[in-house]
Amino acid sequence: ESRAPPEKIAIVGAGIGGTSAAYYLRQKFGKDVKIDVFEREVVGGRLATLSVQGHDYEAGGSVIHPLNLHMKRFVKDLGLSTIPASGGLMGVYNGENLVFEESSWFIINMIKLVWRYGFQSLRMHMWVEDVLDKFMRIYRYQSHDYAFSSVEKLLHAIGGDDYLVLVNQTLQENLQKAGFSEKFLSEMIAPIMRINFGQSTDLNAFVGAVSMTAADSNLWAVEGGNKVVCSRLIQASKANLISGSVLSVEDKTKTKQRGNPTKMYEVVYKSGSETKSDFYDIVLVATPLSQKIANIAFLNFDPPIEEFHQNYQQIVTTFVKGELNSTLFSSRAKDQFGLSTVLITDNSDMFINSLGIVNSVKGKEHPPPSTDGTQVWKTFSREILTKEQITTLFLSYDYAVRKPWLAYPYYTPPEKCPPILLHDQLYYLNGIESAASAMEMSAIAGYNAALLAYHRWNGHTHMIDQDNLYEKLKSEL
Ligand SMILES: Cc1cc2nc3c(=O)[nH]c(=O)nc-3n(C[C@H](O)[C@H](O)[C@H](O)COP(=O)(O)OP(=O)(O)OC[C@H]3O[C@@H](n4cnc5c(N)ncnc54)[C@H](O)[C@@H]3O)c2cc1C
Ligand SMILES: CC(C)=CCC/C(C)=C/CC/C(C)=C/CSC[C@H](N)C(=O)O
Repeated sequence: ESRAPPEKIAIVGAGIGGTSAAYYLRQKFGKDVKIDVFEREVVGGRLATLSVQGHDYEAGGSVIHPLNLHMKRFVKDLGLSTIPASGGLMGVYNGENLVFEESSWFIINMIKLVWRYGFQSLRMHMWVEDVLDKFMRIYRYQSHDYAFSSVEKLLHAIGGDDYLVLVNQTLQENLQKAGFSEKFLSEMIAPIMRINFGQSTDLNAFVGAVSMTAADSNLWAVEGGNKVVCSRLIQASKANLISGSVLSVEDKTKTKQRGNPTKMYEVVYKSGSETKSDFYDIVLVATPLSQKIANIAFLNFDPPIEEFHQNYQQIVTTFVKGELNSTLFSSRAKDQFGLSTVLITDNSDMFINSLGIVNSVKGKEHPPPSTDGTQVWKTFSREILTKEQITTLFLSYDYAVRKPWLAYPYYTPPEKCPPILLHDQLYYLNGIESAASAMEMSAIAGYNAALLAYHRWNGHTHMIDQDNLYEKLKSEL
Protein backbone atom coordinates (compact mmCIF):
# COMPACT_ATOMS: atom_id res chain seq x y z
CA GLU A 1 0.00 0.00 0.00
CA SER A 2 1.50 3.31 -1.05
CA ARG A 3 0.59 6.68 0.45
CA ALA A 4 -0.46 9.61 -1.77
CA PRO A 5 2.48 10.82 -3.83
CA PRO A 6 4.33 13.97 -2.82
CA GLU A 7 3.07 17.21 -4.36
CA LYS A 8 6.40 18.77 -5.24
CA ILE A 9 9.97 17.61 -5.65
CA ALA A 10 12.99 19.88 -6.22
CA ILE A 11 16.19 18.78 -7.92
CA VAL A 12 19.22 21.05 -7.72
CA GLY A 13 21.39 20.66 -10.83
CA ALA A 14 20.57 19.68 -14.41
CA GLY A 15 23.64 17.56 -15.13
CA ILE A 16 23.28 13.88 -15.94
CA GLY A 17 22.73 13.06 -12.24
CA GLY A 18 19.85 15.50 -11.70
CA THR A 19 18.14 14.87 -15.02
CA SER A 20 18.31 11.08 -14.72
CA ALA A 21 16.85 11.44 -11.22
CA ALA A 22 13.96 13.50 -12.70
CA TYR A 23 13.35 10.76 -15.28
CA TYR A 24 13.22 7.97 -12.70
CA LEU A 25 11.25 10.02 -10.13
CA ARG A 26 8.56 10.55 -12.76
CA GLN A 27 8.46 6.80 -13.44
CA LYS A 28 8.15 5.95 -9.74
CA PHE A 29 5.81 8.69 -8.45
CA GLY A 30 3.61 9.02 -11.54
CA LYS A 31 2.23 11.92 -13.48
CA ASP A 32 0.78 14.11 -10.70
CA VAL A 33 3.90 15.11 -8.83
CA LYS A 34 5.40 18.47 -9.83
CA ILE A 35 9.15 18.17 -10.43
CA ASP A 36 11.24 21.36 -10.55
CA VAL A 37 14.85 21.15 -11.75
CA PHE A 38 17.02 24.15 -10.79
CA GLU A 39 19.99 24.96 -13.00
CA ARG A 40 22.13 28.03 -12.51
CA GLU A 41 24.19 27.65 -15.70
CA VAL A 42 23.52 25.38 -18.67
CA VAL A 43 21.65 22.07 -18.82
CA GLY A 44 24.26 19.29 -19.01
CA GLY A 45 26.67 20.61 -16.36
CA ARG A 46 29.95 18.80 -16.93
CA LEU A 47 28.58 17.50 -20.23
CA ALA A 48 29.24 20.38 -22.58
CA THR A 49 30.60 21.18 -26.00
CA LEU A 50 32.90 23.90 -27.30
CA SER A 51 32.82 25.18 -30.83
CA VAL A 52 35.91 25.21 -33.05
CA GLN A 53 35.35 27.05 -36.31
CA GLY A 54 31.67 26.18 -36.42
CA HIS A 55 31.97 22.54 -35.30
CA ASP A 56 31.20 21.32 -31.78
CA TYR A 57 33.47 19.05 -29.72
CA GLU A 58 32.96 17.37 -26.33
CA ALA A 59 34.77 19.50 -23.74
CA GLY A 60 33.68 17.65 -20.60
CA GLY A 61 32.37 14.10 -20.24
CA SER A 62 33.05 12.66 -23.66
CA VAL A 63 33.32 8.88 -23.84
CA ILE A 64 30.83 6.24 -22.73
CA HIS A 65 31.61 2.56 -22.17
CA PRO A 66 29.61 -0.08 -24.11
CA LEU A 67 28.49 -1.57 -20.77
CA ASN A 68 27.22 1.72 -19.35
CA LEU A 69 23.65 0.46 -19.51
CA HIS A 70 21.84 3.53 -18.17
CA MET A 71 23.42 5.80 -20.76
CA LYS A 72 22.64 3.18 -23.40
CA ARG A 73 19.03 2.99 -22.29
CA PHE A 74 18.63 6.79 -22.30
CA VAL A 75 19.85 6.96 -25.89
CA LYS A 76 17.36 4.27 -26.90
CA ASP A 77 14.39 5.62 -24.90
CA LEU A 78 15.01 9.18 -26.03
CA GLY A 79 15.42 8.30 -29.71
CA LEU A 80 19.01 9.57 -29.92
CA SER A 81 21.88 8.24 -32.05
CA THR A 82 25.42 7.28 -31.15
CA ILE A 83 28.81 7.85 -32.75
CA PRO A 84 32.08 5.98 -32.12
CA ALA A 85 34.29 7.86 -29.67
CA SER A 86 37.55 6.00 -29.87
CA GLY A 87 40.00 5.12 -32.57
CA GLY A 88 43.43 5.97 -33.87
CA LEU A 89 46.78 4.98 -32.47
CA MET A 90 48.11 5.81 -29.04
CA GLY A 91 51.67 6.40 -27.88
CA VAL A 92 53.21 7.00 -24.45
CA TYR A 93 55.74 9.82 -24.04
CA ASN A 94 58.12 9.94 -21.07
CA GLY A 95 59.57 13.42 -21.58
CA GLU A 96 62.36 12.15 -23.80
CA ASN A 97 60.85 9.69 -26.23
CA LEU A 98 57.88 7.47 -26.99
CA VAL A 99 58.29 4.44 -24.75
CA PHE A 100 55.35 2.64 -26.34
CA GLU A 101 53.53 3.06 -29.63
CA GLU A 102 50.44 1.16 -30.70
CA SER A 103 50.37 -0.59 -34.02
CA SER A 104 47.30 -0.80 -36.22
CA TRP A 105 47.92 -4.56 -36.49
CA PHE A 106 46.42 -6.39 -33.53
CA ILE A 107 49.00 -9.15 -33.56
CA ILE A 108 51.95 -6.72 -33.75
CA ASN A 109 50.46 -4.79 -30.88
CA MET A 110 50.25 -7.93 -28.76
CA ILE A 111 53.84 -8.85 -29.56
CA LYS A 112 55.01 -5.32 -28.67
CA LEU A 113 53.14 -5.43 -25.35
CA VAL A 114 54.42 -8.88 -24.42
CA TRP A 115 57.95 -7.92 -25.49
CA ARG A 116 58.01 -4.89 -23.20
CA TYR A 117 55.77 -5.91 -20.30
CA GLY A 118 55.42 -9.69 -20.44
CA PHE A 119 51.82 -10.80 -19.84
CA GLN A 120 50.98 -7.88 -17.55
CA SER A 121 48.75 -6.22 -20.10
CA LEU A 122 46.64 -9.38 -20.35
CA ARG A 123 46.55 -9.75 -16.54
CA MET A 124 45.51 -6.12 -16.27
CA HIS A 125 42.68 -6.76 -18.68
CA MET A 126 41.51 -9.66 -16.51
CA TRP A 127 41.72 -7.55 -13.34
CA VAL A 128 39.51 -4.87 -14.91
CA GLU A 129 37.08 -7.48 -16.29
CA ASP A 130 36.67 -8.88 -12.81
CA VAL A 131 35.77 -5.46 -11.36
CA LEU A 132 33.44 -4.73 -14.29
CA ASP A 133 31.75 -8.12 -14.05
CA LYS A 134 30.64 -7.40 -10.49
CA PHE A 135 29.78 -3.81 -11.38
CA MET A 136 27.07 -5.09 -13.75
CA ARG A 137 25.10 -6.37 -10.71
CA ILE A 138 23.90 -2.85 -9.97
CA TYR A 139 21.69 -2.97 -13.06
CA ARG A 140 19.90 -6.06 -11.83
CA TYR A 141 19.38 -4.55 -8.35
CA GLN A 142 18.02 -1.33 -9.80
CA SER A 143 15.76 -3.10 -12.28
CA HIS A 144 14.25 -4.91 -9.27
CA ASP A 145 13.80 -1.49 -7.59
CA TYR A 146 16.31 -1.98 -4.75
CA ALA A 147 17.85 1.17 -3.27
CA PHE A 148 20.81 1.96 -1.01
CA SER A 149 21.08 4.61 1.65
CA SER A 150 24.86 5.07 1.40
CA VAL A 151 27.52 4.78 -1.28
CA GLU A 152 29.39 2.24 0.86
CA LYS A 153 26.28 0.03 1.11
CA LEU A 154 25.73 0.28 -2.65
CA LEU A 155 29.36 -0.66 -3.34
CA HIS A 156 29.24 -3.50 -0.83
CA ALA A 157 26.09 -4.91 -2.42
CA ILE A 158 27.82 -4.89 -5.80
CA GLY A 159 31.25 -6.20 -4.96
CA GLY A 160 31.28 -7.20 -1.28
CA ASP A 161 34.30 -6.42 0.90
CA ASP A 162 36.56 -6.52 -2.18
CA TYR A 163 34.92 -3.37 -3.51
CA LEU A 164 35.35 -1.53 -0.21
CA VAL A 165 39.02 -2.51 -0.27
CA LEU A 166 39.25 -1.00 -3.75
CA VAL A 167 37.96 2.41 -2.64
CA ASN A 168 40.15 2.40 0.43
CA GLN A 169 43.39 1.46 -1.24
CA THR A 170 45.50 3.28 -3.79
CA LEU A 171 45.66 1.72 -7.23
CA GLN A 172 49.45 1.60 -6.80
CA GLU A 173 49.18 -0.44 -3.58
CA ASN A 174 46.59 -2.77 -5.07
CA LEU A 175 48.47 -3.47 -8.28
CA GLN A 176 51.85 -3.77 -6.59
CA LYS A 177 50.38 -6.40 -4.26
CA ALA A 178 49.02 -8.18 -7.32
CA GLY A 179 52.58 -8.32 -8.71
CA PHE A 180 52.46 -5.69 -11.48
CA SER A 181 55.87 -4.18 -12.26
CA GLU A 182 56.95 -0.58 -11.67
CA LYS A 183 57.69 -0.25 -15.38
CA PHE A 184 54.17 -1.32 -16.38
CA LEU A 185 52.61 0.92 -13.72
CA SER A 186 54.58 4.00 -14.73
CA GLU A 187 54.48 3.54 -18.51
CA MET A 188 50.95 2.19 -18.98
CA ILE A 189 48.74 2.64 -15.95
CA ALA A 190 49.85 6.06 -14.67
CA PRO A 191 49.41 7.74 -18.11
CA ILE A 192 45.86 6.31 -18.36
CA MET A 193 45.05 7.72 -14.90
CA ARG A 194 46.56 11.03 -15.94
CA ILE A 195 44.42 11.46 -19.08
CA ASN A 196 41.21 10.36 -17.35
CA PHE A 197 41.50 11.72 -13.83
CA GLY A 198 44.47 14.11 -13.88
CA GLN A 199 46.17 12.05 -11.19
CA SER A 200 48.72 9.30 -10.89
CA THR A 201 48.29 5.79 -9.46
CA ASP A 202 47.73 7.37 -6.01
CA LEU A 203 43.95 7.50 -6.67
CA ASN A 204 41.70 4.78 -5.29
CA ALA A 205 41.75 1.40 -7.00
CA PHE A 206 38.03 1.52 -7.84
CA VAL A 207 38.28 4.76 -9.83
CA GLY A 208 41.48 3.26 -11.24
CA ALA A 209 39.48 0.33 -12.62
CA VAL A 210 36.81 2.69 -14.01
CA SER A 211 39.57 4.70 -15.67
CA MET A 212 41.04 1.53 -17.17
CA THR A 213 37.67 0.61 -18.71
CA ALA A 214 37.84 3.98 -20.46
CA ALA A 215 40.84 2.60 -22.36
CA ASP A 216 38.45 0.17 -24.10
CA SER A 217 38.25 0.34 -27.86
CA ASN A 218 34.48 0.40 -28.33
CA LEU A 219 33.68 3.64 -26.57
CA TRP A 220 30.86 5.77 -27.91
CA ALA A 221 29.24 9.18 -27.55
CA VAL A 222 25.88 10.73 -28.31
CA GLU A 223 25.50 12.28 -31.73
CA GLY A 224 24.98 16.01 -31.31
CA GLY A 225 26.67 15.99 -27.89
CA ASN A 226 26.27 13.99 -24.67
CA LYS A 227 24.55 16.98 -23.05
CA VAL A 228 21.52 16.38 -25.31
CA VAL A 229 20.68 13.39 -23.06
CA CYS A 230 20.14 15.82 -20.17
CA SER A 231 17.79 18.18 -22.01
CA ARG A 232 15.85 15.24 -23.42
CA LEU A 233 15.56 13.63 -19.96
CA ILE A 234 14.04 16.85 -18.64
CA GLN A 235 11.53 16.88 -21.50
CA ALA A 236 10.70 13.19 -21.13
CA SER A 237 10.17 13.52 -17.39
CA LYS A 238 7.91 16.56 -17.89
CA ALA A 239 9.90 18.41 -15.25
CA ASN A 240 9.99 22.23 -15.08
CA LEU A 241 13.40 23.68 -15.67
CA ILE A 242 13.97 26.71 -13.46
CA SER A 243 16.87 28.86 -14.47
CA GLY A 244 18.34 30.01 -11.18
CA SER A 245 20.94 29.43 -8.53
CA VAL A 246 19.78 27.71 -5.34
CA LEU A 247 21.04 29.69 -2.36
CA SER A 248 19.58 27.74 0.55
CA VAL A 249 17.44 24.81 1.61
CA GLU A 250 15.64 25.26 4.93
CA ASP A 251 13.83 22.71 7.08
CA LYS A 252 10.43 24.29 7.78
CA THR A 253 6.96 23.42 8.97
CA LYS A 254 4.26 24.51 6.57
CA THR A 255 0.49 24.23 6.74
CA LYS A 256 -0.77 23.12 3.35
CA GLN A 257 -4.24 24.08 2.11
CA ARG A 258 -6.84 22.06 4.05
CA GLY A 259 -4.19 20.15 5.96
CA ASN A 260 -2.14 19.68 9.07
CA PRO A 261 1.23 21.36 9.53
CA THR A 262 3.76 19.33 7.51
CA LYS A 263 7.54 19.22 7.44
CA MET A 264 8.70 20.68 4.13
CA TYR A 265 11.81 22.19 2.62
CA GLU A 266 11.94 25.80 1.57
CA VAL A 267 14.24 26.26 -1.42
CA VAL A 268 15.45 29.83 -1.89
CA TYR A 269 16.93 30.67 -5.28
CA LYS A 270 18.15 33.60 -7.27
CA SER A 271 16.72 33.97 -10.74
CA GLY A 272 18.09 36.98 -12.62
CA SER A 273 18.10 39.78 -10.10
CA GLU A 274 15.17 38.35 -8.12
CA THR A 275 15.31 36.12 -5.06
CA LYS A 276 12.40 33.68 -4.92
CA SER A 277 11.41 30.65 -2.88
CA ASP A 278 9.14 27.64 -2.94
CA PHE A 279 8.25 24.68 -0.71
CA TYR A 280 8.96 21.03 -1.50
CA ASP A 281 8.19 17.64 0.04
CA ILE A 282 11.41 16.10 -1.27
CA VAL A 283 14.70 17.72 -2.36
CA LEU A 284 17.52 16.06 -4.32
CA VAL A 285 20.88 17.80 -4.48
CA ALA A 286 22.58 16.76 -7.75
CA THR A 287 25.73 18.86 -7.70
CA PRO A 288 28.95 18.46 -5.73
CA LEU A 289 28.36 20.09 -2.35
CA SER A 290 31.60 21.92 -2.32
CA GLN A 291 31.58 25.62 -1.50
CA LYS A 292 33.48 26.43 -4.68
CA ILE A 293 30.84 24.64 -6.78
CA ALA A 294 27.32 24.74 -5.34
CA ASN A 295 27.53 27.04 -2.32
CA ILE A 296 24.16 26.03 -0.87
CA ALA A 297 23.36 26.87 2.77
CA PHE A 298 21.36 24.28 4.76
CA LEU A 299 19.35 26.14 7.38
CA ASN A 300 17.54 25.09 10.50
CA PHE A 301 18.54 21.41 10.36
CA ASP A 302 18.94 19.57 13.62
CA PRO A 303 21.54 18.09 13.69
CA PRO A 304 23.14 20.55 11.26
CA ILE A 305 24.17 19.27 7.83
CA GLU A 306 27.93 19.00 7.81
CA GLU A 307 30.13 20.53 5.15
CA PHE A 308 31.77 18.02 2.88
CA HIS A 309 35.35 18.65 1.98
CA GLN A 310 35.41 16.94 -1.37
CA ASN A 311 38.32 18.65 -3.05
CA TYR A 312 37.62 19.00 -6.80
CA GLN A 313 40.62 19.41 -9.07
CA GLN A 314 40.97 21.93 -11.85
CA ILE A 315 41.37 20.45 -15.31
CA VAL A 316 41.53 22.71 -18.34
CA THR A 317 40.28 21.40 -21.68
CA THR A 318 41.92 23.20 -24.61
CA PHE A 319 41.07 22.64 -28.27
CA VAL A 320 43.62 23.73 -30.83
CA LYS A 321 43.09 23.57 -34.56
CA GLY A 322 46.59 23.33 -35.92
CA GLU A 323 49.56 21.30 -37.04
CA LEU A 324 51.20 19.32 -34.24
CA ASN A 325 54.89 19.78 -33.59
CA SER A 326 55.40 16.02 -33.64
CA THR A 327 59.20 16.39 -33.35
CA LEU A 328 58.56 17.18 -29.70
CA PHE A 329 57.66 13.52 -29.20
CA SER A 330 59.43 11.64 -31.96
CA SER A 331 62.32 12.15 -34.39
CA ARG A 332 60.24 10.70 -37.24
CA ALA A 333 59.21 12.93 -40.12
CA LYS A 334 55.93 14.70 -39.31
CA ASP A 335 53.99 12.87 -42.02
CA GLN A 336 55.16 9.58 -40.46
CA PHE A 337 54.05 10.42 -36.90
CA GLY A 338 50.78 8.52 -37.15
CA LEU A 339 49.61 8.82 -33.52
CA SER A 340 46.28 10.37 -32.66
CA THR A 341 46.63 10.21 -28.86
CA VAL A 342 49.70 10.93 -26.77
CA LEU A 343 49.61 9.79 -23.16
CA ILE A 344 52.22 11.18 -20.82
CA THR A 345 54.12 9.60 -17.94
CA ASP A 346 54.39 11.32 -14.55
CA ASN A 347 58.12 11.96 -14.68
CA SER A 348 57.98 13.82 -17.99
CA ASP A 349 57.83 17.45 -16.75
CA MET A 350 55.23 18.10 -19.45
CA PHE A 351 52.75 20.92 -18.86
CA ILE A 352 49.88 18.85 -20.30
CA ASN A 353 48.25 15.64 -19.11
CA SER A 354 47.40 14.32 -22.57
CA LEU A 355 46.90 15.28 -26.19
CA GLY A 356 44.63 13.76 -28.80
CA ILE A 357 42.86 14.32 -32.11
CA VAL A 358 39.10 14.64 -31.67
CA ASN A 359 36.09 14.24 -33.92
CA SER A 360 33.16 16.62 -33.80
CA VAL A 361 29.94 15.58 -32.07
CA LYS A 362 28.48 14.97 -35.53
CA GLY A 363 30.91 12.11 -36.20
CA LYS A 364 33.99 11.40 -38.20
CA GLU A 365 33.08 13.04 -41.47
CA HIS A 366 32.21 16.41 -39.92
CA PRO A 367 34.10 18.50 -40.77
CA PRO A 368 35.66 16.63 -43.73
CA PRO A 369 39.32 15.62 -43.11
CA SER A 370 41.67 18.54 -43.69
CA THR A 371 44.20 18.44 -46.50
CA ASP A 372 46.73 20.84 -44.98
CA GLY A 373 47.91 18.62 -42.09
CA THR A 374 45.89 20.52 -39.48
CA GLN A 375 43.60 18.69 -37.05
CA VAL A 376 41.52 19.58 -34.02
CA TRP A 377 43.53 18.47 -30.96
CA LYS A 378 42.26 18.33 -27.39
CA THR A 379 44.62 18.70 -24.44
CA PHE A 380 43.97 18.35 -20.75
CA SER A 381 46.18 20.35 -18.39
CA ARG A 382 46.12 21.47 -14.78
CA GLU A 383 46.69 25.11 -15.65
CA ILE A 384 45.52 27.33 -18.47
CA LEU A 385 48.04 26.95 -21.32
CA THR A 386 50.06 30.01 -22.19
CA LYS A 387 50.49 31.13 -25.79
CA GLU A 388 54.13 30.00 -25.57
CA GLN A 389 53.11 26.53 -24.46
CA ILE A 390 50.65 26.27 -27.34
CA THR A 391 53.31 27.33 -29.83
CA THR A 392 55.67 24.73 -28.37
CA LEU A 393 53.09 22.03 -29.05
CA PHE A 394 52.01 23.26 -32.48
CA LEU A 395 54.02 24.32 -35.54
CA SER A 396 51.13 26.58 -36.47
CA TYR A 397 47.57 27.01 -35.31
CA ASP A 398 44.45 28.77 -36.54
CA TYR A 399 42.31 28.70 -33.45
CA ALA A 400 42.36 27.79 -29.76
CA VAL A 401 39.55 27.70 -27.21
CA ARG A 402 39.51 26.45 -23.64
CA LYS A 403 37.32 25.61 -20.68
CA PRO A 404 38.55 25.22 -17.11
CA TRP A 405 36.58 22.75 -14.99
CA LEU A 406 36.39 21.76 -11.39
CA ALA A 407 36.40 18.37 -12.98
CA TYR A 408 36.30 15.51 -10.47
CA PRO A 409 37.46 14.84 -6.92
CA TYR A 410 41.14 14.74 -6.12
CA TYR A 411 41.25 11.17 -4.87
CA THR A 412 42.99 10.50 -1.56
CA PRO A 413 42.16 6.96 -0.42
CA PRO A 414 40.92 5.71 1.99
CA GLU A 415 37.75 7.45 0.72
CA LYS A 416 34.93 8.29 3.09
CA CYS A 417 31.97 8.87 0.79
CA PRO A 418 29.55 11.66 1.82
CA PRO A 419 26.05 10.46 2.82
CA ILE A 420 23.17 10.07 0.37
CA LEU A 421 20.59 10.75 3.03
CA LEU A 422 21.15 14.27 4.38
CA HIS A 423 17.81 14.52 6.16
CA ASP A 424 14.42 12.76 6.20
CA GLN A 425 13.53 13.63 2.57
CA LEU A 426 16.72 15.40 1.49
CA TYR A 427 19.07 13.40 -0.74
CA TYR A 428 22.59 13.98 -2.06
CA LEU A 429 23.71 12.30 -5.28
CA ASN A 430 27.29 13.35 -5.83
CA GLY A 431 28.87 11.49 -2.91
CA ILE A 432 29.24 8.64 -5.41
CA GLU A 433 31.98 10.64 -7.13
CA SER A 434 34.24 9.92 -4.16
CA ALA A 435 34.27 6.32 -5.38
CA ALA A 436 34.50 7.28 -9.08
CA SER A 437 33.31 10.16 -11.23
CA ALA A 438 31.77 9.27 -14.60
CA MET A 439 28.48 9.90 -16.40
CA GLU A 440 27.26 6.40 -15.65
CA MET A 441 28.10 6.77 -11.95
CA SER A 442 25.92 9.90 -11.78
CA ALA A 443 23.12 8.11 -13.64
CA ILE A 444 23.33 5.23 -11.16
CA ALA A 445 23.23 7.74 -8.29
CA GLY A 446 20.22 9.48 -9.91
CA TYR A 447 18.29 6.22 -10.21
CA ASN A 448 19.27 5.15 -6.70
CA ALA A 449 18.16 8.48 -5.17
CA ALA A 450 14.81 8.27 -7.02
CA LEU A 451 14.23 4.72 -5.73
CA LEU A 452 15.36 5.63 -2.22
CA ALA A 453 13.07 8.68 -2.13
CA TYR A 454 10.15 6.57 -3.38
CA HIS A 455 10.64 3.76 -0.88
CA ARG A 456 11.23 6.09 2.05
CA TRP A 457 8.16 8.11 1.13
CA ASN A 458 6.07 4.94 1.09
CA GLY A 459 7.74 3.20 4.03
CA HIS A 460 9.04 0.30 1.88
CA THR A 461 11.96 -0.41 4.20
CA HIS A 462 12.40 -3.93 2.78
CA MET A 463 13.54 -2.37 -0.53
CA ILE A 464 16.40 -0.46 1.09
CA ASP A 465 19.88 -1.76 2.00
CA GLN A 466 18.99 -5.42 1.56
CA ASP A 467 21.77 -7.84 2.47
CA ASN A 468 22.82 -10.65 0.14
CA LEU A 469 20.92 -9.20 -2.78
CA TYR A 470 23.09 -10.98 -5.31
CA GLU A 471 22.29 -14.41 -3.85
CA LYS A 472 18.63 -13.48 -3.32
CA LEU A 473 18.12 -12.40 -6.92
CA LYS A 474 20.09 -15.37 -8.23
CA SER A 475 17.72 -17.77 -6.51
CA GLU A 476 14.71 -15.76 -7.71
CA LEU A 477 15.56 -16.56 -11.33
C1 LIG B 1 36.98 17.37 -18.60
C2 LIG B 1 36.11 16.22 -18.16
C3 LIG B 1 36.14 15.03 -18.87
C4 LIG B 1 35.31 13.98 -18.48
N1 LIG B 1 35.26 12.85 -19.25
C5 LIG B 1 34.37 11.88 -18.98
C6 LIG B 1 34.17 10.83 -19.88
O1 LIG B 1 34.77 10.78 -20.94
N2 LIG B 1 33.27 9.87 -19.55
C7 LIG B 1 32.54 9.92 -18.40
O2 LIG B 1 31.74 9.00 -18.17
N3 LIG B 1 32.69 10.95 -17.53
C8 LIG B 1 33.57 11.94 -17.80
N4 LIG B 1 33.69 13.01 -16.97
C9 LIG B 1 32.93 13.01 -15.73
C10 LIG B 1 31.47 13.37 -15.97
O3 LIG B 1 31.39 14.45 -16.86
C11 LIG B 1 30.81 13.73 -14.66
O4 LIG B 1 31.04 12.69 -13.73
C12 LIG B 1 29.31 13.92 -14.79
O5 LIG B 1 29.00 14.68 -15.91
C13 LIG B 1 28.78 14.56 -13.52
O6 LIG B 1 27.41 14.81 -13.68
P1 LIG B 1 26.54 15.41 -12.47
O7 LIG B 1 25.18 15.61 -12.98
O8 LIG B 1 26.71 14.54 -11.29
O9 LIG B 1 27.22 16.79 -12.10
P2 LIG B 1 27.30 18.11 -12.99
O10 LIG B 1 27.35 17.78 -14.41
O11 LIG B 1 28.39 18.93 -12.41
O12 LIG B 1 25.88 18.82 -12.72
C14 LIG B 1 25.63 19.65 -11.63
C15 LIG B 1 24.83 20.85 -12.12
O13 LIG B 1 24.38 21.58 -11.00
C16 LIG B 1 24.45 22.96 -11.30
N5 LIG B 1 24.52 23.69 -10.02
C17 LIG B 1 25.54 23.73 -9.14
N6 LIG B 1 25.21 24.46 -8.08
C18 LIG B 1 23.96 24.92 -8.29
C19 LIG B 1 23.08 25.74 -7.54
N7 LIG B 1 23.43 26.25 -6.34
N8 LIG B 1 21.85 26.02 -8.06
C20 LIG B 1 21.48 25.52 -9.26
N9 LIG B 1 22.28 24.72 -10.01
C21 LIG B 1 23.50 24.43 -9.52
C22 LIG B 1 25.70 23.10 -12.14
O14 LIG B 1 25.67 24.28 -12.93
C23 LIG B 1 25.64 21.81 -12.97
O15 LIG B 1 25.00 22.02 -14.20
C24 LIG B 1 34.49 14.09 -17.33
C25 LIG B 1 34.47 15.29 -16.61
C26 LIG B 1 35.25 16.36 -17.03
C27 LIG B 1 35.19 17.66 -16.28
C1 LIG C 1 31.39 3.48 -14.68
C2 LIG C 1 32.03 2.56 -15.62
C3 LIG C 1 31.96 1.13 -15.34
C4 LIG C 1 32.68 2.94 -16.72
C5 LIG C 1 32.87 4.33 -17.15
C6 LIG C 1 34.08 4.36 -17.98
C7 LIG C 1 34.41 5.74 -18.47
C8 LIG C 1 33.97 6.06 -19.82
C9 LIG C 1 35.11 6.57 -17.68
C10 LIG C 1 35.57 7.92 -18.10
C11 LIG C 1 35.98 8.67 -16.90
C12 LIG C 1 36.54 10.01 -17.15
C13 LIG C 1 36.34 11.02 -16.09
C14 LIG C 1 37.27 10.29 -18.24
C15 LIG C 1 37.87 11.63 -18.48
S1 LIG C 1 38.77 11.87 -19.97
C16 LIG C 1 37.90 10.99 -21.17
C17 LIG C 1 38.57 10.87 -22.48
N1 LIG C 1 39.76 10.11 -22.37
C18 LIG C 1 38.84 12.18 -23.14
O1 LIG C 1 39.95 12.32 -23.63
O2 LIG C 1 37.99 13.05 -23.17
